[in-house]
Amino acid sequence: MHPMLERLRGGLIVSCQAYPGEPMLDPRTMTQVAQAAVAGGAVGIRAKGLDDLRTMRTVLDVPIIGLVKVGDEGVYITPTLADALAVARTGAEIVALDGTRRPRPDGRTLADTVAGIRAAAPDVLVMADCGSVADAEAAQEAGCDVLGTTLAGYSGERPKTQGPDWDLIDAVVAIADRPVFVEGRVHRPEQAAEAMRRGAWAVVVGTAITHPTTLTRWFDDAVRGHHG
Ligand SMILES: CC(=O)N[C@H](C=O)[C@@H](O)[C@H](O)[C@H](O)COP(=O)(O)O
Repeated sequence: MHPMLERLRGGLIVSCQAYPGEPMLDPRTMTQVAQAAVAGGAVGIRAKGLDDLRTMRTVLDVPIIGLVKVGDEGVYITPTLADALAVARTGAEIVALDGTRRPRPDGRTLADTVAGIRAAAPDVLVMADCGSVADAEAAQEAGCDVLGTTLAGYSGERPKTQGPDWDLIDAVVAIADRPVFVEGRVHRPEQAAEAMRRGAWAVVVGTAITHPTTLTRWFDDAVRGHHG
């Protein structure tokens, strides 16, 4: 197994992302959030945007899973080979990209994209953000190093479950012959523990650690007696 993946094994990866128009969308802010997560035990950081990734690289020693988002529908997570190579150039150890079977904006298949990354950035690993077990099978076939459950509930193939999509997680773990990162709506520590029991290599948590506006809404809804 790749030594960097060994470093991540059994650990928590924290996704530190702010979205367009949000006050925390600032490389220095997101880097501080990432540093705070590492201080709490995060073995890796997942982050978005070339500026954030470059700034984080200057101060973080833990592996970084990098991505860019282009738009917010269809294939938007590191959609093209050019995007993947730009992420790789920031020094991220892992490039996360859309791992669905949907057509990609540059017309390349996932396998072509992986081959292009291998050719230009041979040291970088590839995480496929999948939305179904068929995606995970195809991503494995395409040579991706890590299978993520990131897009379960967002690509149209699976319902958006309230918490993690346990049925999908079990199915992906069952077919995988490589690390599975459980990501997506892991909102509580018990769910992260459950993901590990079900065979995750690592668990990625974003919103529940690093998105204060959503966290505030959860509490605000509770205080006001809404069901949100
Ligand atoms: C679907 C999509 O675009 N997911 C993104 C992928 O990078 C992020 O917006 C999520 O915050 C991340 O996956 C972590 O998940 P959660 O925030 O649920 O813990």
